[in-house]
Amino acid sequence: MEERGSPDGDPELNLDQGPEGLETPIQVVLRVRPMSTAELRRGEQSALRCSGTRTLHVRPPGGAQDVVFRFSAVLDASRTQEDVFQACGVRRLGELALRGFSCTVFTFGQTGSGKTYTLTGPRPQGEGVPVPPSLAGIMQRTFTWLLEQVQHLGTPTTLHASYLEIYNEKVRDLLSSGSPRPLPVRWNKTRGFYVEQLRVVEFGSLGALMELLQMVRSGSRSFFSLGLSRRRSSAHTLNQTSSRSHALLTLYINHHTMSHMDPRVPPAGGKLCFVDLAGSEKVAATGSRGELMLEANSINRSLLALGHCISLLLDPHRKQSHIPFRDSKLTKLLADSLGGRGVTLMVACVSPSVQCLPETLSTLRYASRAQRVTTRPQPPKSPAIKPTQCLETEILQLQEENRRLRSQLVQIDPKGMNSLGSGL
Ligand SMILES: Nc1ncnc2c1ncn2[C@@H]1O[C@H](COP(=O)(O)OP(=O)(O)OP(=O)(O)O)[C@@H](O)[C@H]1O
Repeated sequence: MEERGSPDGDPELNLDQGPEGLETPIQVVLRVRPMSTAELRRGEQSALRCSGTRTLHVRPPGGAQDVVFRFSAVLDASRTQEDVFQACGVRRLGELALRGFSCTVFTFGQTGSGKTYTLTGPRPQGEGVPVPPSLAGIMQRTFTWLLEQVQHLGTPTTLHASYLEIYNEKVRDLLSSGSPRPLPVRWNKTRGFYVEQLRVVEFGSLGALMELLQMVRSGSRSFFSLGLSRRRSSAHTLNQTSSRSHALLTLYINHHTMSHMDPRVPPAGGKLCFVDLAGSEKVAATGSRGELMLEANSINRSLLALGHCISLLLDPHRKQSHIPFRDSKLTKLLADSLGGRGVTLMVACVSPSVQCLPETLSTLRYASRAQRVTTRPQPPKSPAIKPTQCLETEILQLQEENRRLRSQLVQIDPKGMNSLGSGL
């Protein structure tokens, strides 16, 4: 039986064509992780076989005919993190973000299928234990690549970042100075859906971002390692460190051209958003109870809402306004990536084990549908930004400056800080 996959053609062409204004399908890359130690110990067999660079054969138990899926790229368990980075064409997304497009990379799959590993690499084995650079995920590799590009651009460029999670249908700022509190998701005509009061960290220089990357890699408590460690995770039967939230890390790229004279108005620029979705899970299989079960239900509900939007987006007569993006925070924040003006890459992750076959088939069908969804990528038309957004950005920049100055003050005179009060 042949399942519908991506149309035949040269995958390089698909990943590298320019997208302006054209109907551009969501690119889907499939990654099969190696068998885990537990799966091997239980003697589980593989149900998957990759053939060529784009085809996956699924062998149902009982000798039934293979089910075949095709994607932009299919990566078997032997492929390294660098192979995955190359095959995903993320550099292309980075180039588009540098040109002002809004780009999204999201990982999708069952719990324990390797989404976080693919995006951010394995978790450090302990406090201060560095993760080898060869295991760095797509996110760190993109940062490094982006920094190199920015260095060679003729135009002064600034980079900002925000990092949030959606936990039990609440948006929490993972970079906030105090303990994260729920933030509202708003909508307006200019920005579409956005999170109000989300902290945006500015990287004043290339060196600062580089330093930050080094800190992330070495496991020091930089903003991002703080963000990573704050993200909700728990142990269940299928994953010892299961993410219990959807996490969205967004890089904002701004070029300062001569024509952009008003320093109060941030120049319009591109975005590159990395989304690590929490895994779908069968509560019976993960043995989740109590809080874990509530989390699982919330994760499954939002993934269902995402799947529903994807199905409706496949209708050629659809109207954007009729897609129920408002059904969940996740679909609100992914609305532009799925049906709007963004350029989107989905990395679907699966376990090879025959025991996971029902979930794997569901991921593969979900991913097959997703690659038939198209967007119409458009770079921002004008740098015009509403005054409220200017003020919001300025407040965030001042908060960031205040925080930096305070931490410098603490280093110079730890006691003197008491006289300053709690401030921001
Ligand atoms: N390609 C891979 N090579 C080696 N180990 C891997 C690979 N992919 C995943 N793993 C390991 O499998 C386990 C589960 O991976 P990970 O936590 O990334 O799954 P996940 O899909 O993010 O799960 P959840 O949705 O529960 O958060 C981890 O121990 C991870 O290190």
